[in-house]
Amino acid sequence: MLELAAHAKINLSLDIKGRRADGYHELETVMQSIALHDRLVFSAAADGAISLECDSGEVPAGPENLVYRAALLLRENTRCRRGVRISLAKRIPVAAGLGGGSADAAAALAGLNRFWNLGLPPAVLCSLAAVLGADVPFCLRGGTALARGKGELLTPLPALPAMGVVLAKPPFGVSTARVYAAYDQRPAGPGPDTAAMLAAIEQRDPAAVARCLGNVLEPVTASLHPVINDIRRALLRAGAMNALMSGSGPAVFGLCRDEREAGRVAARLTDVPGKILVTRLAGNCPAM
Ligand SMILES: C[C@@](CO)(OP(=O)(O)O)[C@H](O)COP(=O)(O)OP(=O)(O)OC[C@H]1O[C@@H](n2ccc(N)nc2=O)[C@H](O)[C@@H]1O
Ligand SMILES: Nc1ncnc2c1ncn2[C@@H]1O[C@H](COP(=O)(O)OP(=O)(O)O)[C@@H](O)[C@H]1O
Repeated sequence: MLELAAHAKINLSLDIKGRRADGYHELETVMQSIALHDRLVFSAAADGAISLECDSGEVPAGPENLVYRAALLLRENTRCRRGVRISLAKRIPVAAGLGGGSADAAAALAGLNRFWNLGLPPAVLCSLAAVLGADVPFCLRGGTALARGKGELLTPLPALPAMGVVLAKPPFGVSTARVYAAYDQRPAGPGPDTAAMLAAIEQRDPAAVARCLGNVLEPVTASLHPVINDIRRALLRAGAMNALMSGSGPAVFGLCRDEREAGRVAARLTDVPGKILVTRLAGNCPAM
């Protein structure tokens, strides 16, 4: 039996530099793992079958689940014909901009590489990860990184102090593809200052990191769901150093000095609809 944690991510900054020939968007985004995680348990199957059980009704349980797709992709690309039983405990809100499916897919690749003794090197795992989704290569290693291209060209960055994070997830999800399509239909607003964010991270300066938060997709998703602006303002009123929508949303995060302060901020969010979670920034995933 093997058990792995699959960590969620937030985007500390997200800028779009252009549209690619393949229809995807050229990204420049600073991605950051957080302690909030799903849990995957791998155990032996009597036959060669791959099976998945999940405690959440919000994600597909069968072959469309990214965990299942990761297992199939590994078998297609190796001589392995072994089976596995995977149990997935979902804690990361779904379709929130927190990369939950990507985190699960990365954990499935890394976990099965060990469970099936495949011995695939990190570079091969990373190229398989990119097949499953633009965010999956980042999730293999986690920590703090600058992502370019579709999201798969990664530059590791120094680890930040474990700042506290308040997550506010409104009671609906959004489709990432729909948000990128809406972005294409409106004049782009000003992007974040990525260079200033990178300097703040190099200096390991929490106040400067908080000041430099920015996401060019935030006004796009907020135009579809204005409550996102209300939530960001509520986080600031409640005492967060700064607040921003993560990825394509709709989850909004507030950064705080530490996790205890994040707990105090969360307790003041009495009127915010949806789910409120308290967590902290996290480092690299040692299991991967
Ligand atoms: C916006 C971001 C920011 O980290 O995260 P989420 O909000 O999804 O968590 C990512 O770019 C999402 O990455 P991920 O969710 O893995 O994307 P994929 O499954 O590969 O693609 C979903 C859809 O998003 C669009 N897409 C994705 C990445 C990219 N660089 N350009 C795009 O245009 C495409 O329309 C694609 O069909
Ligand atoms: N293991 C999984 N966990 C979450 N979502 C999954 C999973 N497998 C497939 N999906 C699908 O991926 C979509 C995106 O979910 P998720 O990764 O949570 O959001 P986001 O892309 O906003 O970070 C959902 O619509 C969901 O049905």
